[in-house]
Amino acid sequence: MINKIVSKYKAAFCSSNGVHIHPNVDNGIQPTSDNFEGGALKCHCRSKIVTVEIKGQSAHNHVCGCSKCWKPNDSLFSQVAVIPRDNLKVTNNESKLQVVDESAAIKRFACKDCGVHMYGRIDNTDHPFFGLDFIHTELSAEKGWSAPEFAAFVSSIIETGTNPEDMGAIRKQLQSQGLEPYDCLSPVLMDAIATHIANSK
Ligand SMILES: N[C@@H](CCC(=O)N[C@@H](CS)C(=O)NCC(=O)O)C(=O)O
Ligand SMILES: [Zn+2]
Ligand SMILES: [Zn+2]
Repeated sequence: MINKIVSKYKAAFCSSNGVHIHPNVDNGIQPTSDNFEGGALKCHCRSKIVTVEIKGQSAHNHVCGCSKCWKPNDSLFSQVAVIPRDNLKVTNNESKLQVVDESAAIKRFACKDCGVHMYGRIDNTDHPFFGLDFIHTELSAEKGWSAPEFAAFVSSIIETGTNPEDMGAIRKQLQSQGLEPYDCLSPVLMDAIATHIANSK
């Protein structure tokens, strides 16, 4: 835990071009391709690679600052999108997957060797996002996945070690990269959740 916090502080202070948001943001957000057909997500192992095939395009891609989503290297944010759960199939080495936290609403299936989260699934049929799986499209070599649209759970990066004094600069950096920062989800998704709750009453 201490090491994690120290590396987040370094991430915040060492880069002359600002902080490391996420490689797919820092290196320039790549555009979404029309008619994109999907691809294969691969874990970071050198052998016995876990492979997950996704049919079709992802949606609602965003960066997430929460402590539960998988973040590459010294990134402050995860990048996460959704797909219909029927469009996801584990095609190799499924036996290496284990659930990170059984009590979480989103069960995140991680490779037990490299730690990469391969997908997140919701079992509760009453959950507003039931039917959608959560994926990190950067795990695929294919280009053209839906681009990140906003930044979620931004204040949560403080919980894993970011200095609160850096938050103004980090929010500005996100905005300059076209990612509006929110401390929960975007208004569109918050409205979808509230609508689901209203309709189920
Ligand atoms: N501040 C908390 C926020 C956690 C959180 O609520 N994460 C959101 C965005 S991924 C969520 O929907 N979590 C549900 C879950 O993890 O099952 C943290 O950083 O751990
Ligand atoms: Zn692995
Ligand atoms: Zn998250």
